[in-house]
Amino acid sequence: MVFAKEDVNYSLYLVTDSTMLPPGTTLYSQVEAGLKNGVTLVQIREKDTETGSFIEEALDVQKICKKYNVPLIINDRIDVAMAIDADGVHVGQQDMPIPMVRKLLGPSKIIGWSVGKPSEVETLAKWGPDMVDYIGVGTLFPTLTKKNPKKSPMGPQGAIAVLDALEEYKASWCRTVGIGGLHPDNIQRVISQCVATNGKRSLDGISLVSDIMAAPDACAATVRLREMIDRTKYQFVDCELNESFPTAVSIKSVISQVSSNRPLVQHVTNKVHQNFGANVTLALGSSPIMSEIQSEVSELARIPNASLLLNTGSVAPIEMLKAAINAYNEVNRPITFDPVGYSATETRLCLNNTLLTYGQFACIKGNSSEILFLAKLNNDKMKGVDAGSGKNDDALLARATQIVAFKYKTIAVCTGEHDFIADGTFGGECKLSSGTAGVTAEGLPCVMIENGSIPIMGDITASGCSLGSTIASFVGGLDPTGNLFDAVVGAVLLYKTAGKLASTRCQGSGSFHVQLIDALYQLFHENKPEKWSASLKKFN
Ligand SMILES: Cc1ncc(COP(=O)(O)OP(=O)(O)O)c(N)n1
Ligand SMILES: Cc1nc(C(=O)O)sc1CCOP(=O)(O)O
Ligand SMILES: [Mg+2]
Repeated sequence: MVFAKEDVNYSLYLVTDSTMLPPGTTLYSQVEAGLKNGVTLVQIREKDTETGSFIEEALDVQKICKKYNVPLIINDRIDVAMAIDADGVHVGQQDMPIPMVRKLLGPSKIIGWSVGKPSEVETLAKWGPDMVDYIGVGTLFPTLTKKNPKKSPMGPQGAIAVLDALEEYKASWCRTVGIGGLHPDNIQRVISQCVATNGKRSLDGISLVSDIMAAPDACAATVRLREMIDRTKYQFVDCELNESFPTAVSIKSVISQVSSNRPLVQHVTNKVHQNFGANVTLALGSSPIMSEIQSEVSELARIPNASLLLNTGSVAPIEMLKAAINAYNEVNRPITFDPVGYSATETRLCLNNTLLTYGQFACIKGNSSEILFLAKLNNDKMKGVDAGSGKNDDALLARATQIVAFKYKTIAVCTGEHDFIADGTFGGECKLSSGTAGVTAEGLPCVMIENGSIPIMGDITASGCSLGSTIASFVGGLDPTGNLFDAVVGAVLLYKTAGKLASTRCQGSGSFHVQLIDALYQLFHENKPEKWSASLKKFN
């Protein structure tokens, strides 16, 4: 049987590996369990098997695939693919060159190629539509399955660069599957985040080995994977993802929710911020806990209305930070990420980029330099941890905020003379192939908050970090029907209004600290957003 290439379903692509079979299972039982429960494409990849045995295994797997009308791809071995008339092959950068593979297999067979960077996309585009039919985009996350990997994990941002290259070089025919370390805890995030910048395509499928091949119950594993892939809504926080612009009424509702839910706000933050952040959190009717204890983070994440503030100003152990992200993502509790001094040093840049790839954030907050750098709109080295050469160009800053929101499918906050907040969550919608249906960063809801300058804000420690505490309190205190965008916008509006109020009441930077906490407390408990001095303007 010859499969029409346009009919190939890449959505759940199983790659075999007999070296990881659990007791009581076989290559065939795992493949059949996968096919019975939603695997749509199979590749036999048995790196340690001699040719004769490999051909026997391939023929047996082929029989099973035919039963389910699913194509069979052969890893590396073009000769074996020809010998058994398989439906195609998958080759990597170190295997037989694609033009030779195509010459041997003919035009109707499926050819897959491993791609790890945009330059390889340029090459396939030059070959044209008759050569590569799909690409394996990876290695997305760390994996033990592929021995001596030549590529370091690229994360969703690396996959976006490959998708962008497919769009740039107009390789519209070429399909894509993500591969490398894919499991139920990251599949939805991958589908949601791996979208071309022009919004026109996302990955066409998820390809994996160990989640099925090493599963004692491969049926259950496949059912779970299938469900994750087919779910078109990625609810990464247990509150509503946004459909509307914030108003005084909706922000009033947020404060009522925070007030009654009294969220626990776990701060993983720098030492300078800890005391003041705790007092800000208390002023907002929330409960702070300053904990960097890896062994308790899962317990804390499960406390009702828990919220995590990750402020990388002081570099806590990376394993603790990863454990915290995992723990809160696992229970859909919000994480507010403040990549303080994002690129001030190589250490911080590496740490922050690792964390950005590692999990999903409800909100990413930064000063203008951090946001411009995250958006790749300003590569200047930052000056220390304060806003460096960030530009006071509102349009540029709004655009950068939208770009960060789009790249990470999050609520992005850019603080400065004016604050910008953009919603890149798309209401949690995430689909294979279609991306964001062409909606780009520029189309994202974005607001600007103005309240005049408050110079004294820069004369105290942790004023920026404590906006993070405020945001974490607000997003943590939402009801499940609450609105994430409302919460973040409300937090910034409250914080800016309190800053202005405190600046009129203080005698200097010392009393400003105290007055800021008083103002936050007073405004929060009054809950009259319609009277706040900070104004909100739609930026698009
Ligand atoms: C779907 C898919 N993507 C990538 C690979 C890796 O292929 P390759 O780079 O040739 O490495 P080996 O699999 O040969 O070790 C793949 N096999 N399938
Ligand atoms: C076969 C393969 N190719 C990769 C690439 O990056 O090209 S990663 C990989 C192994 C993926 O196994 P698992 O799903 O168990 O992580
Ligand atoms: Mg290979």
